[in-house]
Amino acid sequence: MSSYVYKTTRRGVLLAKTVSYQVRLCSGNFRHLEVLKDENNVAIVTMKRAPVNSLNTELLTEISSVLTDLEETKCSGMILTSFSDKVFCSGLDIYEIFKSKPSAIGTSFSTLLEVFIKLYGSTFPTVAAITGHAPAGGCVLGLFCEYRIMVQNFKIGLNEDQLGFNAPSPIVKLMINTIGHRNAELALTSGRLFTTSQALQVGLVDEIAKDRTEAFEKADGFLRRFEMIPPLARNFTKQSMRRALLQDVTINREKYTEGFVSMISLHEVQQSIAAYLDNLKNKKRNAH
Ligand SMILES: CCCCC/C=C\C/C=C\C/C=C/C(=O)SCCNC(=O)CCNC(=O)[C@H](O)C(C)(C)COP(=O)(O)OP(=O)(O)OC[C@H]1O[C@@H](n2cnc3c(N)ncnc32)[C@H](O)[C@@H]1OP(=O)(O)O
Repeated sequence: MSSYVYKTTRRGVLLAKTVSYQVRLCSGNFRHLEVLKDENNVAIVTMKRAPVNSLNTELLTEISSVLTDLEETKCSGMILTSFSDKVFCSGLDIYEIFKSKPSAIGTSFSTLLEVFIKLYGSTFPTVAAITGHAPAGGCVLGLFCEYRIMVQNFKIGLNEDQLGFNAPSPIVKLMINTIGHRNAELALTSGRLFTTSQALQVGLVDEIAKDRTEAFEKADGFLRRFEMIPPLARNFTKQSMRRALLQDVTINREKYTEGFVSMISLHEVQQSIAAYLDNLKNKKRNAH
């Protein structure tokens, strides 16, 4: 695993192997995250739950806790990324929703909603530097951010239907808001995963990068667009655009969680997940 760390400077982002002037966020001791801040108070949050950053409750809780920190310390922007040059995030940890107790499935999903509320509703600008595949919950994490830059030749999308269950309605709305009704319906009903260039074409991502370094340069470029915009005005506009969905999820969090748990606990859905996992294992076996 690479031990690269990232330095952001006023002029751009540099990939470096040194931590000389970086400030590590001290308020949290994280197992699955690295959080660095530069002198401009921009945070780089790197998910590092090997091998594929699957979102278990622990990782989700850490993301949620970092977001609280970033609000409290009035961070001026955030780049969300992955330690891996192959996978940004593989979605919810399938093993937490397969053959698990309803309470465990509920906790995992409810924590994802908490992350949604904090990340989608953050007062600071957010950008995802998607350095690898981003299926299902991985795509969802990217969608919670304001802007997505994706490294070429990977796949992204909401493939939940392939696992035998549907994406919950707030996520359908988010997808519609991002790529339009027609594209969203076609993509969601077939559980489509887009290549990076297809994702750019439909607007699921905003820019393509040739590699991680370029993804960071572009992420930094996005954040610098706001240097001359009064943060208060920017945030009012952001909140007004996002209010309806935020209120819906905040008010109905329990209802959405119960719906997700009931759906995932269905025998047919558990069977589909089992078949999907077999498929994933066979794909790996055949690749060797
Ligand atoms: C607005 C409010 C919104 C509220 C709701 C929001 C969202 C909810 C919406 C839906 C719920 C979300 C559901 C999900 O996310 S379910 C997860 C779906 N994920 C996938 O389908 C991805 C499956 N994985 C892959 O396709 C591939 O693994 C990969 C990510 C492309 C990587 O491929 P690669 O070849 O690099 O690795 P391997 O396939 O060999 O995998 C390595 C290792 O990791 C295990 N693994 C992979 N993915 C997961 C996962 N999601 N959870 C747990 N474990 C995973 C895999 O089994 C291998 O393990 P092994 O032990 O065999 O080494």
